[in-house]
Parts: sequence; structure tokens; C-alpha cells
Amino acid sequence: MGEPIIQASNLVKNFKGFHAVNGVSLNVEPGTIHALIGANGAGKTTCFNLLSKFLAPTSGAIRFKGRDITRYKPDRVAREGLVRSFQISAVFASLTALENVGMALQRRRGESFDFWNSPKKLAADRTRAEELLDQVGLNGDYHTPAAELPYGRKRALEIATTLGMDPEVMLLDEPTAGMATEDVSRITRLIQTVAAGRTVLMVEHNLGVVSELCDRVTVLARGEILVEGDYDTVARDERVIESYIGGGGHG
Ligand SMILES: Nc1ncnc2c1ncn2[C@@H]1O[C@H](COP(=O)(O)OP(=O)(O)OP(=O)(O)O)[C@@H](O)[C@H]1O
Repeated sequence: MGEPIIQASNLVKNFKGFHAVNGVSLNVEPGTIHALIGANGAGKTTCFNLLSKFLAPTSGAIRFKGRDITRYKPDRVAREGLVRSFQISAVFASLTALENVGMALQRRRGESFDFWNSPKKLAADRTRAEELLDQVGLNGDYHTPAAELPYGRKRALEIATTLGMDPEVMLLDEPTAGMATEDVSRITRLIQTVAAGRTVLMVEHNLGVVSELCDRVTVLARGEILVEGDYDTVARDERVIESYIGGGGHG
């Protein structure tokens, strides 16, 4: 294995004395799809928010491509290629699919969204935005407001906006949560496609999706790493089975 693209050392996050993440050291290898799993309350979301810089750790360090990013703001790490997917928020729900991806393209350049950008830049963005929408299967939905897209397509749009940031590492937060089986397989295939030439770190509850997609799996329990390995190894591990059956978290 080469040098990890993400190296988290001894991450700790306390909330009023409660250790949500308690000494997590995690390496993500470039070109892999890596899952964070664990029972409810295990610390997956907190860990994810630390890695995407949406939360500052109480202690510990994070390196991205060898550089210490522990004190970086989310926008800066995103521009450097570590990008998390976002649920299309209420603010952008009224914008069309094309406009949502267009915003990501502008954000990539560090610009705030500007409807009055130069026509040349807008035309180039539009072509790129259309390509990205085609890639995620939204070729018929360029002008549909995000709010009107069915759930599975909304999640596909989120992936397109993430791709608009030109990520080297994509951080996906429960990409198949709340989906019907048919959408789950579509998004699984989509993640597989967009993972080519990239690194993906995802929090995912659906173990079928994890087994299908992920090269490496880190299992958290009570804020700590319980087991790490490929899917078959962790799925067989007694401690993992027990943590799922027993609820694993602290609640
Ligand atoms: N902002 C916060 N303030 C206080 N406690 C928090 C906060 N965020 C998370 N926690 C606690 O930290 C623990 C870990 O939460 P986290 O959301 O990271 O777990 P999770 O593994 O993502 O769980 P789930 O699968 O239910 O989403 C939980 O006990 C939670 O109650």
C-alpha cells in the first residue's frame, strides 16, 4: 500500500464531557472505497464530520495527502479535493438540477454563486453541468427544480454536485438512506462508477451496499475502532456481531 490519502491520528471529540469519538486513528488508502459502519450512536457521523472538517476535534490530527489539515475550514479542504456530499438543502431546493450543479462549479473556483457571471464562463459551466447530470442519470431533469425530483434522483443530484467540486476524495454520508431497493441498486452502481480514479469514504447503514462496494471497512463502537478489515473479515468477527446485536452504542 502507498501513503494513505487520509490519515487521522488519535481523533477525539468530546461533547460536554461525553466522548463521541475517542481516539480514532484511521488510514484511507488512495483509490479505495472505505466504509465507516457501526451501531446507532457508535460515532460514525461525528467521525465523518471531523474528517470533512465540519467539526473541530477536541484533540488529534488529520492529514490529507500528507498535509496537516486539522485547522482547515471545510471550504478550503473541499477546494483541495476532499469533498463531502450534501443533502440539497432547503435554500437550493427551488433551483433546477442544472443550477445546483452550476453552483458547485462556481464554488470549486472559490466564487460565491453569481447569476451574472461572464457568459463565456456560464456556457462552459453549463456544458460541464450537463455532462455531470448525464453521468448520474439525470439527463431528462436539467430544468427540474431540485425539490420536485423524486428522492432517489435527489440523492443522485447530490452526487453530481459533489462531482462538480472535482473531488479526489468523496465523503458520502449514508448515500442510500431511506431508499427503496431499486434506487439502492442504482445509487450503488453510480458510486461504483464515480469511484473510478477516486477515493470514497462513506458512512453506510446498508451492509449489502457495503459488502458490494467497499474494499475496506472500519467498524466503530462507542467512539472507538472495534475492528477494521475487508467486509468478509469484519462480518465474521464476533465482536462486530455482538456490537450490532447489543446495540453497540452507549444508549
Ligand atoms: N452535538 C452533540 N452534542 C452532544 N452529543 C452528541 C452530539 N453529536 C453526537 N452526540 C452523541 O455522540 C454519540 C455518537 O453520535 P454519532 O451521531 O456520531 O453516532 P452515529 O454512529 O452516527 O449514530 P447513528 O447511526 O445513529 O447516526 C451519540 O451518543 C450522540 O448522542
